Amino acid sequence: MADVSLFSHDQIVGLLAALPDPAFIFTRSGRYAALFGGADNRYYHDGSSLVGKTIADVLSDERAGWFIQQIAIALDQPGMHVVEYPLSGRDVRGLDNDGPPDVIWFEGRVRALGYQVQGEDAVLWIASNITASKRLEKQLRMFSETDALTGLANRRKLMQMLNEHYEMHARYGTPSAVLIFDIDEFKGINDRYGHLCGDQALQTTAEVCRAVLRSTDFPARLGGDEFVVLMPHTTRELAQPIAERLRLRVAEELRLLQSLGDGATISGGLSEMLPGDHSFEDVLKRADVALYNAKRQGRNRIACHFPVSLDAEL
Ligand SMILES: Nc1nc2c(ncn2[C@@H]2O[C@H](COP(=O)(O)OP(=O)(O)OP(=O)(O)O)[C@@H](O)[C@H]2O)c(=O)[nH]1
Repeated sequence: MADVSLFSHDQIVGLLAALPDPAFIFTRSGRYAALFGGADNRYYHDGSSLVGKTIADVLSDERAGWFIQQIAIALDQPGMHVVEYPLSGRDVRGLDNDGPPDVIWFEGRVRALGYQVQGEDAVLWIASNITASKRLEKQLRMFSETDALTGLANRRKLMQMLNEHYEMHARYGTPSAVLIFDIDEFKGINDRYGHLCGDQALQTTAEVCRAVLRSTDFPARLGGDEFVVLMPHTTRELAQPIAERLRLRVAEELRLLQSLGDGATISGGLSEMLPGDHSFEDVLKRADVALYNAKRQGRNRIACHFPVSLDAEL
């Protein structure tokens, strides 16, 4: 604890004003009773014009309601209440145009004061700009979920998505189709034309997925030359023509690649989530069996694996 007797009243006022992060005093009803600090205008707008107003005066009803709720939580619990929230200068009525132009992510550290201010319970709310770490967090998440070569989702993200859609299927019976496909004789392509041409074939395949599939479909690179397309809300009847169109378009684009000689084709295995499946792995296994059958039947085709009682391998 600082020995405040070393400083004059004016010096303490000056020190509080120089604090880089803004420290608001909010009353329970949402009044901006006071503001200390917030001197770093690289990160903050000057909020001094807010003092005397209420949160409801400056924010939308929904936002204001959220702030009042957080103040109540902090007042009703001991210690620090920590929250994260986005806010832009435009969200707050009455701020000038200085300060950062974009949305700012804040970490709010909120604590009950233990005494009343202007006749009400009050909290200290320190708002720290965490936009840079939020941005980094988003970037890291993106890297951890993306396949570097093709830009498609990677295996980790695919498994997460398959699991989410399996849960939807198990709970609500929502249909989801799953296609596994790979490039035929890809090892030969690498051997004949080189690894870089192989990479180019994988990238082209990914581009076709992005171009041909609906935005709600979810293509991913499983690894090597294997791709998976999750088609949510898609029955097998709808999935078959989509898979077929993808097969034709990939072959067409790979033929157009000068570097691959006569081009290359793909083989795929298609299945769908079914009642009785215990996890998303069941549908992946069926699609994989179908892919194996497509290879056995001569490649450059899509095979389907649905249960025997329906219309097994087509
Ligand atoms: N260029 C390139 N090749 C890769 C990459 N990852 C895996 N591979 C190669 O992909 C090939 C996959 O071949 P296989 O799975 O054996 O099958 P295939 O030759 O496609 O034969 P079929 O699937 O039976 O038609 C292997 O030779 C791997 O070395 C990659 O990122 N880039």
